[in-house]
Amino acid sequence: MGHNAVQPSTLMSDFLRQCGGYAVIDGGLATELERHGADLNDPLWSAKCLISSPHLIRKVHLDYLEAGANIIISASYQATLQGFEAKGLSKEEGEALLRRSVEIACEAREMYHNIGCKVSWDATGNGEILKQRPVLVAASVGSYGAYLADGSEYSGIYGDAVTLEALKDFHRRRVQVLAESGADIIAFETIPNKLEAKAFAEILDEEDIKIPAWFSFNSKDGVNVVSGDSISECASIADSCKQVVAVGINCTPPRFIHGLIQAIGKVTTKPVLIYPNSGETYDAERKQWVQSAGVGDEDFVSYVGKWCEDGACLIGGCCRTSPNTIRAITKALSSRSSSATTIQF
Ligand code: MET
Ligand SMILES: [Zn+2]
Repeated sequence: MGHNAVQPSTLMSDFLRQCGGYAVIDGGLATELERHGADLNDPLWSAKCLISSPHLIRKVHLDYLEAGANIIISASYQATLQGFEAKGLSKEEGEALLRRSVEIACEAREMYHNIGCKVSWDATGNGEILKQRPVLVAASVGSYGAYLADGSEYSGIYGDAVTLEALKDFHRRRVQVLAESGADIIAFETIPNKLEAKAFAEILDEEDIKIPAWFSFNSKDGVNVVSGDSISECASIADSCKQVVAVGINCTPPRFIHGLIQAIGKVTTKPVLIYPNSGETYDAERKQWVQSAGVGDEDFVSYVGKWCEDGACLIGGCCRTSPNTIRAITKALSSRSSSATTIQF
C-alpha cells in the first residue's frame, strides 16, 4: 500500500477483508506524546513535535503498531499552513512539514514490518512466512476549530463570518498536499458541524483528490454532533461523497457511542469507524483534561463487543487512550476476526 492508484470504492473493503472483518485504529497521538514528556501547550499542539521531536512521533506510531493497530494516523491534526505561517515558516516549509508527518508514519510502518518479518521452518524444511499485518497510514486533517486552538472543535460554533467558502479556502491546500504525500487515506477528524463536513466533501470533489477519505464527527451528548447539528445529516453528507469510504465518531466519551453508531447506520451502508476518547472532557480554558462530573472511570474495552454488534468495524481510541487501550481492543477484536495469518510456501 502507500501508492495513490487504489480505487476509493475498493480500498476499504479490501483492507477490511485482509484484516478479517475488523480493523484496529491507533490511540490518541497528542496525549501520548505528552505522556512521553512533550510540551504541547502551543497553537500547533502535536504538530509542534514535527519540528521539535519527530523521533518521538515515530516512536508513538511504533508503539501503536506493536499494540496491534492496523491504521496509524499522522501528526497533522493541528498542522496547518496558516498555523505554520504564524510561526514564521514559509509556505514551502509548511508544506514540507505536512509531508513529513506522513513520512514519519510511513517510516514507522516500514520499521515495524522489517522487525516483524519472521519465517518459521518445519521439520521437513518447508517454510512459512508469518504474514505481515495490513497497515494503512491515514493523513489527519483536524477541523478549523482545532487550528483556532481554543477548544472550538468541541463547540463547533465558528460564527456567521465563517462561511462554507471560507472553510474550503482554509483547508484546500493542506488537503491537496496530504493527498500527494504517500498516505493511503485522509482522516478528517473531530468534525464538529455540518458546514465543515460539507466543505470537506466539496474539496474532495472539486480538487479531484486521488486517495479515499473518512469522515469522523464528535459529540458531547450522544445524539447530535457537538455543534448541535444532527448526526444523521452529517453522516448523510459523508454518505453522498464518493471518496468517503468510512464514517464515524472520534474524541467522544465511550458512553455516547452506542446510539451514535445506530444513528449513522441508518443513513449509510459505508463501514462505521469509532475511536472514542477516554471519557474525560477537555477544559479549553485551563488546557487540561478533567473527569466529567458524575461519571466514573469508564472501562473502555468492555464496550468493544457491543460496538461491533451495533455495526462498527474499525475501532480505536482518541485523546487520553494509550497503547494499552489499543492492545486490549486488538485482543477483543481478534476473537471476532477471521483472518488467515500465514502464507505457506
Ligand atoms: N488524531 C488526533 C490525535 O490523536 C486526534 C485528536 S482529537 C482532539 O492526536
Ligand atoms: Zn481526541
